[in-house]
Amino acid sequence: MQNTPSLIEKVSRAPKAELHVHIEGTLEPELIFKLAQRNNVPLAWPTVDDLRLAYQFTSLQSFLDIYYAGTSVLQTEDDFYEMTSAYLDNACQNGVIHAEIFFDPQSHTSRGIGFDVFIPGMIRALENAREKGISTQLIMCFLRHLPESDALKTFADSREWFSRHPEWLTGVGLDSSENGNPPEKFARVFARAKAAGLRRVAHAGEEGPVEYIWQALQLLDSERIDHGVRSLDDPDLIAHLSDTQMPLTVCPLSNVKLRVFDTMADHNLRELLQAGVNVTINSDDPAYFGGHVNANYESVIDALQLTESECYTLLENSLMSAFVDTPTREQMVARLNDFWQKTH
Ligand SMILES: Nc1ncnc2[nH]cnc12
Ligand SMILES: [Zn+2]
Repeated sequence: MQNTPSLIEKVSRAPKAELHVHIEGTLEPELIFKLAQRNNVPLAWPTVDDLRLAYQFTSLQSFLDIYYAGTSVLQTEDDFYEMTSAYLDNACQNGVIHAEIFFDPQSHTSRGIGFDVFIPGMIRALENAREKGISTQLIMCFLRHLPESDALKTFADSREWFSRHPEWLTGVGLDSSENGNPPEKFARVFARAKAAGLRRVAHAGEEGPVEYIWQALQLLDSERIDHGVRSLDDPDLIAHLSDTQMPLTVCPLSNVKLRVFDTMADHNLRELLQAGVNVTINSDDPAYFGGHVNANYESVIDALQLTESECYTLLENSLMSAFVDTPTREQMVARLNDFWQKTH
């Protein structure tokens, strides 16, 4: 029987990568209210407590409706700086040494807030984090509930900005309402991103069917699958994921909060690990789902009684699945290994 508290403590201090976090999902209710006041943005909730009470989700869509309302308070470069800095402070405290951060440009451009506002605000915070020893990258996600034409225009607009700062944009992703918005809708924009040298990830198999995971792999050339917990519905897919060591960025607290699983004890993370799938642990939208990446590890360690070796695998997978060059990856894994050997 594991000594769970000491294993949780060890994992919480271990160096790790976070590969699936939406920066707009890190906006805590207090910061939402502060920015709403500063920018004169009306909110549907009278107090911070009322907003927090509204975080009772029944599905992905019920969450997204509130998430986009929260995003509406972000207006100035400083707002994006403050939000990103707050996430990075938390990431540091969670042992994160490398973060690949999603952002949703269309949720800002649709409100008249341009790349010249949100990118400099986020980059200023990322540059400060580098001094604290955490490396970061940005992944630009397309909102899949919007038409392909909107994604194509967003991609073209982003080229203008990122051709001047190519070092800051690592890849593109696909998020928002999954059911009814299959990956195939975005094959052309992902092909353009690939041609521009960008890496590719996509949310698939969070609520949606395994067919969407196949499409993300075959039509978007996705290099990681965000969530992907439905993959156990298809033995051929599981065999393929395991053979190719395709990373799944799993977000356990999100999955329970959005009712993908009834309780954490019902989560299929151990089955995925036992099938040889390259699973990583991430926070998704920490301000909405009850905690940052360590809270996610803690919750699954506790509910599934994960072993020390399973925990090491999850941590190593996170570092191995990062979009970094081989020497950097080897250095990060050596750091984890060193910590793991020395810590009891
Ligand atoms: N869990 C999630 N799934 C899809 N889109 C999202 N955007 C922010 N969080 C998301
Ligand atoms: Zn997500």
